Amino acid sequence: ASNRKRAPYPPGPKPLPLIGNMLDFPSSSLAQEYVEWGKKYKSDILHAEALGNHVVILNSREDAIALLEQHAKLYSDRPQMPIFPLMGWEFNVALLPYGDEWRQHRRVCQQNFNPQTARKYESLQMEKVRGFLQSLIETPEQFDAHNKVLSVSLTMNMMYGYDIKSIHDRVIEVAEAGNVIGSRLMAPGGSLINIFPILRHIPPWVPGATSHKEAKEVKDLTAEMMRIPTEFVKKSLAEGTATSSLVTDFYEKKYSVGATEQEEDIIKNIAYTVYGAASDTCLKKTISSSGTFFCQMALHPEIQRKAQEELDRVVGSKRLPTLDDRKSLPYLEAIYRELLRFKPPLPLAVPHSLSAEDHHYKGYFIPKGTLVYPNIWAMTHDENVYPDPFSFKPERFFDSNGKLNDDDRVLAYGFGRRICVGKSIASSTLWLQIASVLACFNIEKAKDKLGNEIEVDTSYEESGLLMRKREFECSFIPRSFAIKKLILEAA
Ligand code: HEM
Repeated sequence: ASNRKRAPYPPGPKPLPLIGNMLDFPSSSLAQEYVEWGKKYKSDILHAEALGNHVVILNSREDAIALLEQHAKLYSDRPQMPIFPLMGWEFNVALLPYGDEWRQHRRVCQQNFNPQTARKYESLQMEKVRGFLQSLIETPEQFDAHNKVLSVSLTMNMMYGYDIKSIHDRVIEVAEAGNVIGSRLMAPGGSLINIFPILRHIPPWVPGATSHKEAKEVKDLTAEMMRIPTEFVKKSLAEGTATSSLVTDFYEKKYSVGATEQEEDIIKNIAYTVYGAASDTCLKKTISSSGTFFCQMALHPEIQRKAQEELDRVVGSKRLPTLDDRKSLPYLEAIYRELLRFKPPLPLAVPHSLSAEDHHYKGYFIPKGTLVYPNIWAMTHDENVYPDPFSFKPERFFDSNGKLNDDDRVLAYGFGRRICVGKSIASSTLWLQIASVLACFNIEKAKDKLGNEIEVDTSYEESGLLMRKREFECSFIPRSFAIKKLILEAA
């Protein structure tokens, strides 16, 4: 050991002996609380620890890029939580440790979800979005359920060629049940063994220690959730009714030219990751963003009018918008960017972890094994970059010449080698949904029996790392009889 004094950890609350900062960690509004820490400790990079486990929070975009991208080799691991294998979630791509297994999975994801190949899903996206519009005409008050069906059916179709028509499909029910327990186990306080792996050796007075039974329940539900669509694919291939999807295309290849068991496992793991076995993975982020969209539109008729003017001018009223129209609709693009700025569905992304060695940065010491959370919410609410950050304003993405500015990096998708691998699909799905809804409907505040407007509930619920828009009421009024006819004919 050297006598030289070690560099200090980044600033943060002073740890107590033994338990460290265990009592300092916030239990709700985490991203906002860490902004307060930043003010209190006068630093954009923050540190806390408990029982030998270190956490670093990065409130600034520069630090996140410096560590997670410029030093990606060091900061691309994920914390391995003992609860994952207990729940059967150890093969979730988002949670795999940095290494060959993750690399193989990520490569297959990239081959299937890059911007070019993602285009093959376009006709499916169009079909499902049109189905959604039709449901909005039939039962507009159930828009939340329709929104869920849109996301789940699109995903299940892309992955398995499995068509879901109703929210009561067994696959949805099984996944929901698993996710409800799973996200409780993953949430801080739900099961402390997530945050502090060391606690698995600690007796049952620790809250986490009692969750083994629940974890087993999640594991059974996860297995069931993978079994139903995989059997469906095999059956539909045997009967000759299969449609193209990640899994069916793979089995067709396997039956014609062969494939290894390892390749088969990779495909199965990806399909289940995308479908969202881990509550925070894919689906719910898109659902959360469209929830934000409906809410903000009900609050801002003037934004709707501007978007509709653009749509009417560029697309006209004789057809529905397609992804080819996207580049000609800058105001809609600005709405898309603003949605993900205003409410990034994963405000703290998914934690990266510093795997290989200790690291020094800006004179601070970051020990090996540290969990690193980029605080996306802090970055997208930095008033030096986004003045008046708490207002929903698509206009902020235009320069003084009225052109869309070059701030096109959507921070909500995270950083570095672990950046969201589904971002092209997420982006096109969300864009198509908001463009289509605005082309066809005015979104208004709902009215009570006496005709008084009902205030929009703008609140969110935190579920693990994910922010979900709470259900609220609003009305969808078709913009014209002709549009209503167009939707009913197109669907
Ligand atoms: C609005 C929608 C979405 C948002 C905001 C979002 C955001 C994110 C974020 C923040 C991460 C973690 C990045 C990091 O570690 O720095 C992530 C990871 C991931 N996302 Fe998304 N995502 C969305 C939709 C999707 C969709 C639709 C898919 C699948 C088609 C998907 C697949 C994944 C996967 C597989 C990972 C794990 C990547 C890895 O660990 O290597 N996401 N996403």
